[in-house]
Amino acid sequence: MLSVRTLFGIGTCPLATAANIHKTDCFNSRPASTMAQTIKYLGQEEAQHIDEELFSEYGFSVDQLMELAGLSCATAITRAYPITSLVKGRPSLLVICGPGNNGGDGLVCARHLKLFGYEPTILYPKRPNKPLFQGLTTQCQKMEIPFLTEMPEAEVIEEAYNLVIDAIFGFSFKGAVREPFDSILDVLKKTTVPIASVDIPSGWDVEQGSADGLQPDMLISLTAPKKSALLFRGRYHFLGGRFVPPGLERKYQLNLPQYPGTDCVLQL
Ligand SMILES: NC(=O)C1=CN([C@@H]2O[C@H](COP(=O)(O)OP(=O)(O)OC[C@H]3O[C@@H](n4cnc5c(N)ncnc54)[C@H](OP(=O)(O)O)[C@@H]3O)[C@@H](O)[C@H]2O)[C@@H](O)CC1
Ligand SMILES: [K+]
Repeated sequence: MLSVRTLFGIGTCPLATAANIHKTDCFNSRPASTMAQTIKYLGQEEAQHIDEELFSEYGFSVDQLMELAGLSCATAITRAYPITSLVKGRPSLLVICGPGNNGGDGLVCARHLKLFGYEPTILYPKRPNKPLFQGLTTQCQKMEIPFLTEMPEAEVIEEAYNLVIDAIFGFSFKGAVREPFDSILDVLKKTTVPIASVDIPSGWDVEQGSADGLQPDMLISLTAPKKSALLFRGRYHFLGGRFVPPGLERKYQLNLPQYPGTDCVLQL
């Protein structure tokens, strides 16, 4: 039998209205509001505690979770922006990576997107001097993903890319944005190319958001959405990072929705 999902692509679901947490979820044929009300939206400290516990109590390594997080992001992007839907002649994407683990997720995401048939280009202006990030950078170079040396102008981005992936800051972002990311975010605010933000729209306060900040078209929340995700007004909100052990989910009362089958992402 044809499902609603087969009949209607993500962007054309007749049941979907304004993109907010009250919209109807086309995939699970139940109101997303039922689901979204039960999911916990995390504060900044809580997100950091969960992160620490995953490593200290639950025995995960950073690169393990980063790989799953980045794969979730790449998978969610293929759902929202399939190659056949892209308007430019080539499936070009710009992935902007920041100095922390959010940037690492971006590098992993770029590598998987290349394997999925997209043509990512990376901007990685502030690279930590750590083996993890050096390894991820080498992997992307060996995947023949080009790296830019500077941020293009807004008009160049509009001409060259179908989508910008914002992997600049995640849940450890605080305070006023420092250079070079301040100028980069200014350019992103000017461009009309859709933006997909990894975990948090960069520059947003993790809990309060930002009224005059980026307005991404897509948000991929990792592990669980952060409080600022309640202010997200783009078209696609996905959950990824399907790695939370039951004890941790119970302790923080995350009330995560069931991922369908073997999927690593879920549209909220
Ligand atoms: N458990 C999970 O869910 C998993 C989470 N994962 C991912 O990790 C992300 C969190 O990563 P994170 O903790 O490394 O921090 P993140 O937000 O990337 O940035 C920190 C960097 O930004 C900088 N910086 C901060 N404020 C700034 C400012 N105002 N202006 C300029 N710079 C500023 C700060 O610089 P510093 O303060 O050190 O100078 C530091 O270098 C999370 O969101 C998710 O994407 C997955 O990988 C795995 C599983
Ligand atoms: K981000």
